[in-house]
Amino acid sequence: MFTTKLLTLALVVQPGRVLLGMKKRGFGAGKWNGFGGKLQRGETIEQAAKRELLEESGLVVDSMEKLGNIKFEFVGETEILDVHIFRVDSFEGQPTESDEMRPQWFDLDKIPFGQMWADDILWFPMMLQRKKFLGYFKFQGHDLIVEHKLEEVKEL
Ligand SMILES: Cc1cc(-c2ccco2)c2oc(N)nc2c1
Repeated sequence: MFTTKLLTLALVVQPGRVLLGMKKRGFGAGKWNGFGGKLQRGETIEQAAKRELLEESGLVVDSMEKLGNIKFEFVGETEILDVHIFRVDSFEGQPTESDEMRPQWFDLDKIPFGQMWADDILWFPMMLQRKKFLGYFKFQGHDLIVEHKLEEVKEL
């Protein structure tokens, strides 16, 4: 019997660079990632994505597009993480460190995939090309992918 937890992930992209945050505590601590987290009661996924980006980076979304959905499973665990991935191309504000995240811009040829979740190197190119994608990744621990599927789709 699997349960599902909805999560958001927002990647802020400007010409030639992407904003990532170093997760300072909790799940995924020590990895660079986009900004996101859990939905609050009564929130849509889009509302949660915008709230989490604001809370974690200080940025207010002007335009955002849903590009991906990846389901993550961990060997030996019964909770599926259902992560909805957004690309943010216009925003207000300056990236600001929060309790959760230390933001930093990375040139697209210097994305630190070695310090990110192992799935990212596979779907980042699709996100950067604005391709829509669906994925499934099974992890053993937090660093080893034991099974995965990833496909471009026309509609999410
Ligand atoms: C298992 C897993 C979880 C997340 C996550 C947590 C909160 C939002 O996303 C990931 O994010 C990335 N890039 N790979 C990820 C793998």
